[in-house]
Amino acid sequence: MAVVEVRQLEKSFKGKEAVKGLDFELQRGKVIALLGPNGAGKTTTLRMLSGLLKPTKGTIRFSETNENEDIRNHIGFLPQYPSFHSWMTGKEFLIYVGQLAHLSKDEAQERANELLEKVGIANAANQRIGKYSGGMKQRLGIAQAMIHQPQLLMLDEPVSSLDPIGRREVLQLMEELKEQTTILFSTHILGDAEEICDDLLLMHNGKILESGPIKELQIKHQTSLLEIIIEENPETYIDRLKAFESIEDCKLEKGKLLVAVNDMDKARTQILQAALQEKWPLIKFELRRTTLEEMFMKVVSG
Ligand SMILES: Nc1ncnc2c1ncn2[C@@H]1O[C@H](COP(=O)(O)OP(=O)(O)OP(=O)(O)O)[C@@H](O)[C@H]1O
Repeated sequence: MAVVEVRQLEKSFKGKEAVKGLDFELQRGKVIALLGPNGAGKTTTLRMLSGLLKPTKGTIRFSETNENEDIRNHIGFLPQYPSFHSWMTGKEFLIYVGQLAHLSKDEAQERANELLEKVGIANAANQRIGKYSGGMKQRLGIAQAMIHQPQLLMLDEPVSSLDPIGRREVLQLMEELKEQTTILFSTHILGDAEEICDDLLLMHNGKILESGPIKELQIKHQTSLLEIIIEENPETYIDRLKAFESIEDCKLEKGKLLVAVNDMDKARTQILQAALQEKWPLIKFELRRTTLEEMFMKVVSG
C-alpha cells in the first residue's frame, strides 16, 4: 500500500523548470532512495512533499490524510542544512520541538527520552548542541523529525556531510527506523542507496528516469559485454562480428573490441567457431558485466 501518491508534480522557479512532471508512489514500510546528481531536483521534490514549497502543478496525496488536514502531522523532515539552537541541550531541543508538534510537556519529555535513546545520543542528552559532532547533530535531526511518529520520514542528504564512521552509524540508524516508518532519503551516492534502500527513484534534470525495487533495477541494468582483443587490425573484425544475430553492437575502444550481446551462449559459440575456422589472431576473450553503477554514471555524466 502506498503512503503517498505523486502525480504530474512540477515546480518552476521564475520560469525555470526544476521538477518536470513526476509520477511515483512510495510503498509503506520501505526505505526509498531519491538518487541523482547535484541540481537534479531532489531537494525541490522533498520540500514539496514536506509542504514547505508549493508545487507549480500536480498533486501529492497522503493515504491517511483528509482533504483539509495538515500533512505535517504525518511527515517528518530533516533538511540538508538543519539549524539547531546551539545553546540548547539535545533534550531541551527535542522537548521544544515536541511541544511545537502539539505534544503536552509530559508527552514531549517522554518522547524526547525515548528518541535520544533510540538514535544513540542519550549520553549527550544534557550537553549543549554546539558541542555535538556532525554525526550527533544528524542523529538529533532525525530524532526531531520522528518526534510526532510520522508515517513518512524524509531526509535530505542525511549522510553527505559525515565522515565514514558517522555515515555508517546514520545509515544503520535509518535501517533500524525502517521498522517504524517509511523513509525517503536523497543522496547522490549510489553506494548509500545500495546499502540500505529497498526502492530507488533515479532523478536527473527534474525527471525520474528509473524507479522500482533496487534489486530489479540491478538485474535490468546488468547487461553483458564481451571484451575481445585481436592482435592485428582489430577494426577489420567489427563488421564481421556485427553480422552475427546474437550480437547487438560492436565498437573499438583503446584497441579492444567491446561487443554487446543479446544471447551470450550463442555469441560465444559463434565467435569462437569463426575465430577457429578463420584463424583470428585472438589474444583475449572475456565476459564483462555492466552494473547499475555504470548506468548511474552514464546518466550523471550525461
Ligand atoms: N529557490 C530557488 N530559486 C531558483 N532556482 C532554484 C531554487 N531552488 C532550486 N532551484 C534550482 O532548481 C534545480 C534543482 O535544485 P535542487 O536543489 O532541487 O537539486 P538537488 O538535486 O537537490 O541538488 P543538490 O544535490 O545539489 O542539493 C537547480 O537548477 C536549482 O538551481
